[in-house]
Amino acid sequence: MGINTVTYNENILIYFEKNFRVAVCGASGGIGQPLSLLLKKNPLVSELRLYDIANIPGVVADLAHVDTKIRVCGFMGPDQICDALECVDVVVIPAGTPRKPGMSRDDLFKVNACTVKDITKVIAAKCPKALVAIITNPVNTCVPIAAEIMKKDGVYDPKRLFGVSTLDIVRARTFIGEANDVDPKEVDIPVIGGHSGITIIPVLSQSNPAFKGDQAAIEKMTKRIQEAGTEVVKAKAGAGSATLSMAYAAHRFTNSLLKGLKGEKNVMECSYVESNVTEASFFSTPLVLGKNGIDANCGLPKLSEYECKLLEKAIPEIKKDVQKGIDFAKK
Ligand SMILES: NC(=O)C1=CN([C@@H]2O[C@H](COP(=O)(O)OP(=O)(O)OC[C@H]3O[C@@H](n4cnc5c(N)ncnc54)[C@H](O)[C@@H]3O)[C@@H](O)[C@H]2O)C=CC1
Ligand SMILES: O=C([O-])CC(=O)C(=O)O
Repeated sequence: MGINTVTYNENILIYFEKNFRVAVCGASGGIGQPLSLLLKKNPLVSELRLYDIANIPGVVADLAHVDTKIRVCGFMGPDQICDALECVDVVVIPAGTPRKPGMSRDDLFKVNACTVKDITKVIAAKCPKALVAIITNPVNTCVPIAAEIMKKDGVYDPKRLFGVSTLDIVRARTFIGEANDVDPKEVDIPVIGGHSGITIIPVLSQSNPAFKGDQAAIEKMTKRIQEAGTEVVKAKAGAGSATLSMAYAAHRFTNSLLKGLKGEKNVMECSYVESNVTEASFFSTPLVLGKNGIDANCGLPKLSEYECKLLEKAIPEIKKDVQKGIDFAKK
């Protein structure tokens, strides 16, 4: 696990810094494949373990031809998941069913809750110290499920479990960049709360550079960011939800986890984690990432009056979503 190996070569002390083993659970899917491709190019990754219940040999044969020295190993089906997760440093989970038009993220609960529960049980047994990033929807509920499962097995560390809400940040940067005619890469904005509808709170008042727009423009932009997932679901017309932008966002988040593990300073991301910042016991705020996952929770950014109202509406929703996960895991 990211340990520095020290060897002696004549009189010269050479430090070999070992990089990290990353597992993708759901690697054959719409998100899993492009995410795995991005990870195959990431210099902080030494070994990529691809796990899915289907189609792994083809994905592995294909990806293994990409000319980087990262080792790619495939694992398929419940008989191989233990080997896939043995001693990995980071587990990214895009396993599960995506939405179709007309569905809410919560409608995925019935199918995806069991998937997250089953994978988490193996994480608890095989890599309890790994950083775990959950993409599977409904994120607001799946993360508390994973927490409860790990608690049951006595290995839960709230600093190491994350719900991936990075796509909300990526979208906010893009839409603000378009609206204000600036490069999205220059836009820094926190998006807090959860990852569904009104629980997504883009903190436009803290955008840097400042978001240029009156109250009507602020409300329109807020709604666009909150509904961006549904925009993609509708456009895909039954063929799933965001995959390419999500893979990009998941790679950004995973890369930040790896940079933190490597000891880089000032690595910051918003993520949906266990939290005492609000009344909701899971909540996304800006976090500092480090060698053990979360180094510090930066808490709520300064909020405008409008954003305070958004927060007031979001908290009961998130609490309900969290409770649903806890109840499911306790059954
Ligand atoms: N957090 C976020 O911002 C976002 C989350 N999502 C969510 O990500 C999930 C995956 O989406 P897509 O990749 O588009 O779906 P997909 O259907 O294309 O791929 C899902 C993959 O998971 C695999 N899978 C199913 N059950 C499994 C299990 N028990 N173990 C391992 N693999 C399993 C499937 O075989 C499939 O290859 C969905 O729940 C979707 O709602 C999607 C976009 C954004
Ligand atoms: O909308 C969905 O179902 C997928 C998702 O979470 C997103 O794109 O933000």
